[in-house]
Amino acid sequence: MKRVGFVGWRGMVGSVLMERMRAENDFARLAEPVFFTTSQVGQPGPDVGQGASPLLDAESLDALREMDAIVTCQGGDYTKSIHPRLRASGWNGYWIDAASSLRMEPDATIILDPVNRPVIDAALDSGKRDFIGGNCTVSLMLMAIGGLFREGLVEWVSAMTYQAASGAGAKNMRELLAQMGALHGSVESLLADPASAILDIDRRVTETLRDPGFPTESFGVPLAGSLIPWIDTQLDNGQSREEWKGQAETNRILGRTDQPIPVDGLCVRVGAMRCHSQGLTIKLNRDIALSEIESLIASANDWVRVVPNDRAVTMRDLSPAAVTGSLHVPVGRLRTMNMGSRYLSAFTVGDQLLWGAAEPLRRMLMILLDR
Ligand SMILES: NC(=O)C1=CN([C@@H]2O[C@H](COP(=O)(O)OP(=O)(O)OC[C@H]3O[C@@H](n4cnc5c(N)ncnc54)[C@H](OP(=O)(O)O)[C@@H]3O)[C@@H](O)[C@H]2O)C=CC1
Ligand SMILES: N[C@@H](CC(=O)OP(=O)(O)O)C(=O)O
Repeated sequence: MKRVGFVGWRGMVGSVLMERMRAENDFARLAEPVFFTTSQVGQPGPDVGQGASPLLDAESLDALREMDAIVTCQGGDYTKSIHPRLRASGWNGYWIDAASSLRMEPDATIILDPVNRPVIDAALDSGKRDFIGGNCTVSLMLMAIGGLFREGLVEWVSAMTYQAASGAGAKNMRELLAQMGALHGSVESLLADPASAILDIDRRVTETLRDPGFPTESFGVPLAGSLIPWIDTQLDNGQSREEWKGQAETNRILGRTDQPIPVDGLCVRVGAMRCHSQGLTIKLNRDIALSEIESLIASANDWVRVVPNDRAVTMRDLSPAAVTGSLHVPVGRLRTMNMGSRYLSAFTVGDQLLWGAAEPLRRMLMILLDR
């Protein structure tokens, strides 16, 4: 593999990808990294150790066709517009993509190599060329409890999610902070007065949340001081598309074509910045000691961390504030539930821009370079 093209590298997911590739010195392994843009053609690209070259046109099929592999974080519309035409023109390179558009296509493989390396290797051996990052919530759930799936212990999973603003995009992260600022601003003088009444503060916050001037252009409704129990589009069966991805992508990642493991739940947006959290109810298909469950989970990959079910440790280690910016995926609150000995509860937190978006892409590129 000589030329690797990068599209969408300056967006939010793309910037995290660049950061990770720089941190791991990945660019030193690339003979010729080539940077594309949809809006800044000819401007200097990033210097990743070989000087800055002018950015190429990401809409130019001729320029893209020169690449042995293309890594894109540009988004689903770009993928839908470019990928079919590029393939139709006979391009046979590797397409590595963060967007969801191609995930369910017959020729595509969803990549999460600490969980499904055998599926990825089989796809490569059979000549597959499209490798797509999974949905952030699904990838983080599998990084957390992949050991239980690997052991064939899971009958079904219900995931109740607490998803960060970053999943909706950079503008939404800004809007969350603007909302927080507006709420604080509305009661600043009352907060400064220790004698002020908490119900006066609460009343003013509620008025601000409901004020037509409250910044809600991106989310459509308040998120700060509130939550949004719907993520992505509405499906006819009552699920949100984010909820639908739970079962569809989990089974696809695991390479299960028949007898899918049921995965369902409610996906909720909360006021976290870039960590998705999930409360899981896991129905096990046999009785197994909690200590064995913990060791299966902990030994499944290098990033998962079992957090003891202890109040102080949980509060310290199992939150978006503790996990943000880290590749570690802690999972805790592990205990047998009142419903019966085969019902396991778990809570997990993960940075959705790392394992949820950028990390599987760079690792796929390294897998290709290693072959
Ligand atoms: N957000 C997430 O959590 C996840 C996103 N994804 C996928 O990744 C795609 C990209 O998401 P995301 O990174 O959030 O999108 P962004 O909106 O941050 O970036 C997308 C593109 O917008 C262009 N752009 C225009 N103005 C700016 C600016 N001021 N700063 C940076 N870029 C700018 C860039 O393209 P150009 O240089 O060509 O102008 C950039 O590549 C999504 O559509 C989705 O398919 C996948 C998993 C998770
Ligand atoms: N939908 C996710 C983010 C995302 O981009 O997901 P997907 O890659 O499946 O479209 C969220 O809002 O948190």
